[in-house]
Formats: sequence, C-alpha cells, structure tokens
Amino acid sequence: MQSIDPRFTLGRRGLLAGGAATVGLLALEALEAEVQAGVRKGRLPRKVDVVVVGAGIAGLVAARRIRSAGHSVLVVEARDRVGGRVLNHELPTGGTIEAGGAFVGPTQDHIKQLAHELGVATFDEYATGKNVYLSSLLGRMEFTGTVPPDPTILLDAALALKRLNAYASELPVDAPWSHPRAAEWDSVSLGDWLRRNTVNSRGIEKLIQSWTQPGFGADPDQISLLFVLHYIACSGNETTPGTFERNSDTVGGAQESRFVGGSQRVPLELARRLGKRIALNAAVTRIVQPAHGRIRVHTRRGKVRARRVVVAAPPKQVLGIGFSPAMPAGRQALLQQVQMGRLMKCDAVYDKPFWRDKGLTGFGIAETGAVRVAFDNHVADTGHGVLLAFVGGSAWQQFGNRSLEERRAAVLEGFARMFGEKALHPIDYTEHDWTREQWSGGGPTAIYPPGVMSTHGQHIRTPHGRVHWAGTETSTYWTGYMDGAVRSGERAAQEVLDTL
Ligand SMILES: Cc1cc2nc3c(=O)[nH]c(=O)nc-3n(C[C@H](O)[C@H](O)[C@H](O)COP(=O)(O)OP(=O)(O)OC[C@H]3O[C@@H](n4cnc5c(N)ncnc54)[C@H](O)[C@@H]3O)c2cc1C
Repeated sequence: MQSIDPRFTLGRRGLLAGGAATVGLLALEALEAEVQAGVRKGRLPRKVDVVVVGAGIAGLVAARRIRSAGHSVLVVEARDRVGGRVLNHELPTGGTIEAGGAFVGPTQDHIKQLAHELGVATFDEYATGKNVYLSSLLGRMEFTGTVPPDPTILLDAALALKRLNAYASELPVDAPWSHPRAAEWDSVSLGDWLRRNTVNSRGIEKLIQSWTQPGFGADPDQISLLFVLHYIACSGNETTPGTFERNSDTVGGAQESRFVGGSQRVPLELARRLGKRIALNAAVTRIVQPAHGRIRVHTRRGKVRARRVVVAAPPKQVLGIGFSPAMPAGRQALLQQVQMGRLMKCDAVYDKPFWRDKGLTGFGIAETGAVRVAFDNHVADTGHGVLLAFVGGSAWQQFGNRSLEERRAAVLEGFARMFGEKALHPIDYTEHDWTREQWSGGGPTAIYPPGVMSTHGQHIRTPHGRVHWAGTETSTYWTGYMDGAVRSGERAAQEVLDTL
C-alpha cells in the first residue's frame, strides 16, 4: 500500500510512543521476522514427496496437511513473502488493516477453524446504526438491511434477488455445468439478465454493481449469470444452502467479522510452523512429468523432484508455467478464458470514527463516483476511525489509472457525500491496487464471462497426471474467498495423500 501524507512517513520505530496499538504492530513485526528467518535459504532440496506451488492460504494449508501426515513437502513461492492475496498493511497512525482479503462470516467454517487453531481471533465488523445510500435520482438516504428503500428499485430488487436465490438453490456446487439450464444461464451476463427481468433495469444494475464491484472486481455485464448463481450457491456450507444475503451482508453475511491483527496472520502463522519447508523468490517456470520417475519442478531457485505436485497459484499464473506434457486443451481454454477481477482498496484514517456519532455504520452504497461501496474498517485500540472504499470493475477503469492525488481526492469526496465534510480531512490515506500485482494479476478472484463455465468449467479440479489443483477458484464452497482457499488446500492434500 502506498501512503501519501508526508506526516506519516515515519519509520515503524518512530511510532513506539503510540501505546497499545503498537504492541500488536511489534508482535506482527516479530512474526514476519520469524517467518523470514525460518524459510529455506540457499539450495533447494533435491527431492521431496510433494512440491506445493504457491504460499497463499491454499498452498500453505495443503503443505501443512501433507506434512502432518508424515510426508516431506516443499512450498515454492514466487514472491518474497507468504499470503498471496492476503496482505496486512500497518498504518503509520497505529494498527493493522488489510490490503487484500479481510472479512469472514457465517458458514466460512474452514477458515474460522484454521484461525482458531492458529490462535488468530476475530472481532465483529462495526454495524451499529444506519447505512447510507446515494441515489442519483433521489439523493441521500439512510437505511437498514440489505436493499436501500428506493421506491424505484425496491420491488424489482426483491423479485430479482428471490429468483437468483431460487435458481442458485438448484445448482450442484461441485458441478454447476451439469444443471439442465446451465447452457441457457451461461449464455447471458448478469447484466443482460437484469435488463430482461426488471422494470427499472438501470437502477437495479447500479445497485447490483455495488455488490459485483467489490465482490468480483467486475460489473454485471462482465460476468455470466451461471457463474453468479454458482457464487451464490457457494455462499454456504454442506448443511446451509448459499444465499445472496449471506454473501452480501455484514451481520449474518460474509462481511461479519475480521481477524485481530489482520488476516495475513493466518498465512504467517502457517508459514512459521512450516519454516524451511517454504522457499520464497522461487517462481515455478516449468513442471515436467516423465512417464517414469519423479516430477521435475523447475523454479527460479533451481530444480526439485517430487512424487506429486499441488499447484495453488491463481488461474492466470498457472498459464505462465510450462507443463510437459501440456495441460489438456479444455483446462488451457478454461484458464485462458477466465479473467481476474480488477479491484483496489482505498482507506482513509481519521482521528475519530466521526460517522458513528451520527448513528451511521460506515457502510455506504453510491450509484456514481469513486466510492461505490464503503465500510467502517476500524482497528482496535487506536481510537482512530478508518473508512474503506472498494474501487472495482468500471469504477476501477474510471479511477484506477488516475494519479494518486486525483484518486485520493475522488475517494475522500465519495466518503464526504456519504458521511459528511469531516471525511475530507483524514490523518492518513493509503491504497492497494491488485491489478498491479504480478503474481495475482488482479482480484479478488477469477471471474467467468458468459460461455466459459458451461463449456470448460468441468476441468477446474481434474488432476493433470500427478499434478493436483488447489486455490480458492477450485473450491466448491466460498470459491473466491479465504474459506474457499482453505477448503481447496485440504481437498488437494487429501487427493495427494490418497496416492502416496
Ligand atoms: C482486494 C481483495 C479483497 C478481498 N476480500 C476478501 C474478503 O474480505 N474475504 C475473503 O474471504 N476473501 C477476500 N479476498 C479473496 C481472498 O484474498 C482470496 O480468495 C484468497 O486469499 C486466495 O488464496 P489462494 O491461496 O487461493 O491464492 P493466492 O492468495 O493468490 O495465493 C497464490 C500464491 O501463488 C503464488 N504464485 C503465483 N504464481 C506462482 C508461480 N509461478 N510459482 C510460485 N508461486 C506462484 C502467488 O505469489 C501467491 O502467493 C479478497 C481479495 C482481494 C485481492
């Protein structure tokens, strides 16, 4: 994340006077230092039982499970850090926020259980008071619940969400392409479907953008209806069917809580335990599976031989790896045709969370501008307030390539329209653009344009010989989320363990 307020270019040590919040900061620094000190230096081992490609949550979870079953494992990671799309940002004003994945909610049992085992606690997202909705037609409104009380869209929205939930409830989460209407639902984008099925389609599209831009880094026209239905179906678990509300809501939904000390503590704690079984700066360039003998994994730090490989890199990054023999054509087509969402997170830090005094939650939706969706992103102990804007999809297209100063002004203006003039005067501003991350290629997840899931979706998890696939995009529940990453790592590890 980059910070542009010159008052906050202090080194971390300059903040020691800051009190309780810096205790957490030091603990985090110590954890990061321990991970960096513990990872493998020098030559890679000649051979291991399993190589895992990628030290995001999925890869680390897979490695942990394989190791605890008594097999040797090496995680090879392209970056100089662990965590992938999960990255903490330490605020110069005190406290830790997340540049990437942050929120967890009900039915995300696997990430919650893992965090519990690792000693990483959660806290509730602030949700006391009213939300704000900025309509270009009706102006500013305050509301509670999921849908703003805009009479021009209320009925349309209620009916559309009911139908989306009903269709999603029919989809098998592990094989959405097998549903009898899969081809039909995959032939249209969510935007097309909304235009055909709502009266005030422009109003509904604007509202739904405030879900798709942070949730997918995309607009309704860019994502297939089948993909969206699958995403909704995935927003649950084996006993609780997924719903739109569980995906979109704060209380009772996927934005219900966050991790104390930031979500990157989860991969850091996993990495601390794996120690020298992780090699950083070791991007995989080529994976060769001979007919007999071990697989050869070529990395920028040398070659390792393995009996099995788990690839836990994002879809587009997998395409950058040379496979011999080549991946099946269907899987290549799938990876070529999915896209990464375009998303950045912009945070403004304030002396106090002034919106709370006005009875506002800090959650806001706007039909226009840089801040289409805002959240209260506070950190404990500091007393400061933090507002978070997701700038994704067409909002990213509009503002992502502007100068930092211009974007900052647009974001603060967006907060001010929602919460008042005080929003124009933060004590710090910081942002992180995931489209500029070489090893993620965007975020928060891969998105399916129309026509891809029904034709190539079935290749998402099928192993390629002795190479197995992990990563949140391969999960059957909470795909696209940290919970999906954990589940995918567990599943891929089990596939491997069944063969060793
Ligand atoms: C802005 C943003 C907000 C988000 N918000 C949330 C949220 O609130 N809640 C939530 O649950 N999820 C959220 N997510 C999504 C969540 O972060 C991801 O689903 C999850 O972290 C993915 O984990 P993963 O292990 O599958 O993949 P990644 O985290 O992408 O890990 C893959 C790893 O593979 C490495 N790699 C890539 N190519 C190679 C190669 N050739 N060789 C070696 N290594 C390679 C990468 O460097 C990376 O470390 C968000 C994501 C973003 C970007």
